[in-house]
Amino acid sequence: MNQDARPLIRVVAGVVLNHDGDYLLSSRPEGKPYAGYWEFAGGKVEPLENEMDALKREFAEELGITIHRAVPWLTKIHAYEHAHVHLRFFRVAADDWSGRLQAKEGQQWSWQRAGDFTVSPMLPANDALLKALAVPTELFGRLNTGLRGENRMGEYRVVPFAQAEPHHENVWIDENELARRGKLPEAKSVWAVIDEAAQWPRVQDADVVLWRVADNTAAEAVCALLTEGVSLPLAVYADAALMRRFAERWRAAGVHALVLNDETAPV
Ligand SMILES: Nc1nc2c([nH]c(=O)n2[C@@H]2O[C@H](COP(=O)(O)OP(=O)(O)OP(=O)(O)O)[C@@H](O)[C@H]2O)c(=O)[nH]1
Repeated sequence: MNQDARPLIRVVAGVVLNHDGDYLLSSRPEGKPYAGYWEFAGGKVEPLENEMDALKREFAEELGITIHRAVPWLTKIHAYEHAHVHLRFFRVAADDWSGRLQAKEGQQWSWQRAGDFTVSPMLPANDALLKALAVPTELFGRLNTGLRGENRMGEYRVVPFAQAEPHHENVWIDENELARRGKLPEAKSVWAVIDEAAQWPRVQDADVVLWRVADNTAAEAVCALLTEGVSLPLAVYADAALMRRFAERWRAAGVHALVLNDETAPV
């Protein structure tokens, strides 16, 4: 529980991609708390400013580039010694920014491969985020036999925990089963599967939450949860018809991954 009584400072940061699928990180300039630590560029939202304008301003000021479009991603509250911050991260696709990168505040910047970051130290609040970036944004398959996707390190599979073998890194487990076990299974990453919003608070320790969406009502509930802001990556599992209807709205609201249930697809 968050017991810090200090007022929350609103911060925005951008997770910017290039056409190779790498992420832009920059170091904090001299004179700021945690100088030399690596972060996603961004900064405090000014009074009366909206988050998107703050993001655009910070990128222009710090790195000299123009952000044209950004979609919300994760939010996080973190209590530092120097401040109690509410962070909102946005994802910026390779085609959604332009300009030549310049270190305008004497900082360093680097393109990094998710899952294989070579710069350090990172800001302490960002650990879970960096892990989330290695989770692909598009997967397909069937829950019962396993899901497949790809990240910069190669193939990425998620298998049912009940069938997992030691070499399987990513497993999924139903929230009801998780409640019975009382603890997360041991795996590099654990996907908790839910069917409704009421289960969301119970899966906050998972690495990824996968919402099994069966109808329009559940699809709308996903939009509502994303609009509130989520602090861990939310993936949606749906068939082709629901994907066609809702994919754009889920993406715009900040879904991490779309997982196509291809059970009904022709073989
Ligand atoms: N920009 C950025 N800030 C982050 C990240 N993660 C994280 O915990 N923070 C925290 O969010 C706060 C951002 O404030 P800042 O000092 O960068 O803000 P700013 O550029 O507006 O600075 P200023 O006060 O000198 O104008 C800091 O407390 C920083 O530690 C991140 O990935 N990017």
